[in-house]
Amino acid sequence: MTQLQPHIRLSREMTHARYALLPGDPKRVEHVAQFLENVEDFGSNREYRALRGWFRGVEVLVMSTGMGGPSTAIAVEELRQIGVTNLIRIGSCGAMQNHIRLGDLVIATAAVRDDGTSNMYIDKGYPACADIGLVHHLAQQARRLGYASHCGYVRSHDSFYTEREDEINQFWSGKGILAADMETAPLMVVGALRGLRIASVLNVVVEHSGNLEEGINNYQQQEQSCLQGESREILLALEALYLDSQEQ
Ligand SMILES: O=P(O)(O)O[C@H]1O[C@H](CO)[C@@H](O)[C@H]1O
Ligand SMILES: O=c1cc[nH]c(=O)[nH]1
Repeated sequence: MTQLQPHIRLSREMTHARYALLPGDPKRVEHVAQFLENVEDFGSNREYRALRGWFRGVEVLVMSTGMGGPSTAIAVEELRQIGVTNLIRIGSCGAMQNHIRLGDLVIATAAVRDDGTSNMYIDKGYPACADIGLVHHLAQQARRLGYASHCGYVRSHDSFYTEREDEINQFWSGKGILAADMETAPLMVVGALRGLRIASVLNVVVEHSGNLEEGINNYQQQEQSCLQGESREILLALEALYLDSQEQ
C-alpha cells in the first residue's frame, strides 16, 4: 500500500484525505488552493494535477481529472486505492435551459449516460446518481450562501463537434436536462460501483442558445460571471464537505 498509483502518482502515505475535490481543468486546482490552509503541492502527472490542504481542519485532496470519462474513471479507481471515499466534482458545463445563467451553479442529482466509459463498466440500466447526503449538503449550503443554483439532471457526453450536436442538445433540453458536461455520469457510475460517495457541482460557462443576447454584448461581464461561478462552486463544495465531515 506504500506504492504510488500509476497515473495519479499519489500514495496513501502522501495524504489521509477522505474528501477529494475534482475539477476537470488542471488550472482550477490552483484556484481551490486559495481557499485552503497549509497547502502541499503534489505536482502533476499527465492531466492529474494534485495538491492537498485543510479547510477548517478537514484534510482535502484536490486533483484534476482531465476531460472526459476515461481519465475520470482512472482517477476514481486510483483515488479509491489511496483511501479517498467522498468525491465532489467541481466542473464547468453548458446550460441546456433558458432560465439558467452564466455563473449559476448546477447541482447534479443524476446524469444521462451518453459517455462511453460508464458503458464499458455496466449496461445502461444502471443509474448514474449522486450521493443523497452530499447533494443535500450542497443544496442547503447554496441556499445559505445565496448562490443561484439549480438541482436536477445533467447529461454527460463524449463529443463537441459532431454534425448531430444541435439535434442531440435540442432533444435533451426538451426532456428538462439542466446542463451538459463530460465527467459527471462516468464519475457517478464508477464511484457507485466501487462504493464511493459522489457529487457533482457545475459552473455554467455557456448559456443555452436561446438566451445569449445580453452576455454576447459584454464579453468581460461574461468572464466575470464565469469566474465568480468558479469561486462559488469551490466554496460551496468545501462548505458541504465540512458539514458532511462533522456528521461522519
Ligand atoms: O471544466 P471541466 O471541469 O473540465 O468541465 C467541462 O469542460 C470540458 C470541456 O470544455 C469538459 O471536461 C467538461 O466537462
Ligand atoms: O457546453 C459545454 C460547456 C462546458 N462543458 C460541456 O460539456 N459543454
